Amino acid sequence: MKVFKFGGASLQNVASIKNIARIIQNYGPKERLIVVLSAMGKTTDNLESIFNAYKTEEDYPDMIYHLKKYHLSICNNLFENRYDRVFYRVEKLFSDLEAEFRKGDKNFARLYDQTVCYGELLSSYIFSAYLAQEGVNNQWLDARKYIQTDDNWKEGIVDWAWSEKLMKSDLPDLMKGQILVTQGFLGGTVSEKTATLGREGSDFSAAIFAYCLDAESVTIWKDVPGILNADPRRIHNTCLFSQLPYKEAAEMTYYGATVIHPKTIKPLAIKKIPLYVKSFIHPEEAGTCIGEVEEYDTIPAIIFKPNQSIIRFEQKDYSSVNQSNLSQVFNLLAANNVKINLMKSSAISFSICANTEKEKFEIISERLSDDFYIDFYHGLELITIKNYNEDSLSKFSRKTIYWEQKTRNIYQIVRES
Ligand SMILES: Nc1ncnc2c1ncn2[C@@H]1O[C@H](COP(=O)(O)OP(=O)(O)O)[C@@H](O)[C@H]1O
Ligand SMILES: N[C@@H](CC(=O)OP(=O)(O)O)C(=O)O
Repeated sequence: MKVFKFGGASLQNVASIKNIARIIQNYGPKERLIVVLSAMGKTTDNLESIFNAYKTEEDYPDMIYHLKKYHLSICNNLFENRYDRVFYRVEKLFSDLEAEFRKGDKNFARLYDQTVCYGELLSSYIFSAYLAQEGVNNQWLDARKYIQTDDNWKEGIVDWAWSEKLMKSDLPDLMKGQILVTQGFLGGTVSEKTATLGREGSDFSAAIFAYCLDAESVTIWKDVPGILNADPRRIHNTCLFSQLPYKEAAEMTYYGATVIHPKTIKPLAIKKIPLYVKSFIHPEEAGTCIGEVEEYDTIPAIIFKPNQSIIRFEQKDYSSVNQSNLSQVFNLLAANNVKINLMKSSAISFSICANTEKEKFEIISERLSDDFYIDFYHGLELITIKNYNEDSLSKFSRKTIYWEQKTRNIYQIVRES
């Protein structure tokens, strides 16, 4: 079986939805295919704003009304039959969303997952109904019944063994003679609550389905020709990698290449499942194949990671950096789930570069203030150049550089953004 994944950009309007239906008809098999969908356009951002408005007691019902209007206007243009069941389903999903807010769960992280999930529920219902109208045999599938997670709300941890068992027992039969249309980004807990997998987590969902069902391949359809040596929004004249080994792709996503969610590569690499990254604008082009590849272009790859901070810890009593004071710092960083991207130590100080999370930094700073002087530098970006050369290094020297480090293949700077 195969897995296709389409993200928000490929579902943002009527033309793009019709385009991906054509891609499925022209490039997908008629059965044994799982189509994993994200929410339409910026729906998840909008749902997050609605959630925040609810928390701060602003006019969130009006925001829900606008999101409903957007979805209904897409349906009006997609469906010939004004009485199609899909209109009822969309209305029902929005009333369920409103009901979740009215229930008013005081656990905000859990409520976030029960509400922000509606983007994918809506997009998958609408798309499944549209495919049916176009004569494509398909079945809507609730991903929450198959991707089982714990209740680590907003970033559910997948129970791989259980998910695999559930999928293998039901889905091979269900995929016979039809394709399955399901949601990215969503999992379910034993208590039948929704758990989301972390923002931009739909690529990861595609990898979970592929891993559990021993897929032949996964294809992620994007608005770019494949994996480029830099984000084309940041750098002109980028080059396409026609193929990349899993390790290179995993490193690029780790350093911040947002084209693929960082958790996507590992499950596929374990099962040696190839990952194709292709353009939904030019589906006929080959794109990038990530897999067990020996040869690939070692051109410099430039990766930007915004929203970075440097935190410098200096021991107040001049004692040198050692395993015991480092473990004190690391334990606190781990307890607060701070994501470290770089670290270095000198005689009496230790520094990290991490994603900016000011509230967490305040807690850490307060807890360590007896033993350490702590300095913060915010408003920075991390730039990583893999396989750098002199020409690529010269591009980034104009702004103030706070941190610079070089290994044989990797050059990294942290600078003002
Ligand atoms: N190395 C890279 N190669 C290609 N695209 C990249 C790269 N790094 C960042 N991007 C960005 O990733 C975007 C596609 O990812 P994303 O918008 O998250 O897709 P989707 O919403 O479909 O999952 C591209 O439009 C591009 O700007
Ligand atoms: N809709 C979710 C999950 C996702 O992966 O979306 P996309 O594939 O559009 O990045 C989000 O925006 O976080």
